[in-house]
Amino acid sequence: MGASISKLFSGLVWGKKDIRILILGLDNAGKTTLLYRLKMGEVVTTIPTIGFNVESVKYGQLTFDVWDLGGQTSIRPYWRSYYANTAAVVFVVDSTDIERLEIAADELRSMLNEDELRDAALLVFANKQDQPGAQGAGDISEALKLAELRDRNWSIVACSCIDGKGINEGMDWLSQTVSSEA
Ligand SMILES: Nc1nc2c(ncn2[C@@H]2O[C@H](COP(=O)(O)OP(=O)(O)OP(=O)(O)O)[C@@H](O)[C@H]2O)c(=O)[nH]1
Ligand SMILES: [Mg+2]
Repeated sequence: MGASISKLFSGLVWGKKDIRILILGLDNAGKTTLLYRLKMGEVVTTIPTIGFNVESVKYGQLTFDVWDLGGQTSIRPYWRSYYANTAAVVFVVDSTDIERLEIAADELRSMLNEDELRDAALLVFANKQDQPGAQGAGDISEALKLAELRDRNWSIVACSCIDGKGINEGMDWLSQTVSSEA
């Protein structure tokens, strides 16, 4: 009773809490390009992220707190500091970087093993589809072994953060998934 009253009270005072989304993936995958396409609807020039960028992004009826973390090898160990209270992870893959798909798969697997992300939904963006030689969603899904995931709400969408194709399809899935879990 006490707990539910205080929850109601904080809901009235603070309004509904924004939904926390993490954008993860190897360096050069297109995470920062995705963040600013979502925020501003345009392609910005990026530099490799050392640390993070965070933006409040409105999508349909929802407001997301979107965290874009640097993906370089030396900074991946810091990802876990951001896992608490995350509703969904958007894992961005450079679909032309076939040599590093196995590394991406390993990083994805160890991230999903973390207890704090137990209930987080997973959207994989198979990015850079505008590039010749990009692998499709089926091949990326196989490389990441997504079919083996258990107890996870996941989806994979082929996209390009440059021409924008596929981004809304992925974000629509994400919005529906996190609202039905809230
Ligand atoms: N052709 C193409 N290039 C893209 C696409 N998305 C991102 N890029 C380019 O890929 C490069 C890296 O993009 P970033 O968004 O900085 O990559 P990141 O994942 O944030 O990299 P880190 O911050 O180092 O982890 C930039 O030159 C982008 O313009 C895409 O869909 N197609
Ligand atoms: Mg970046």
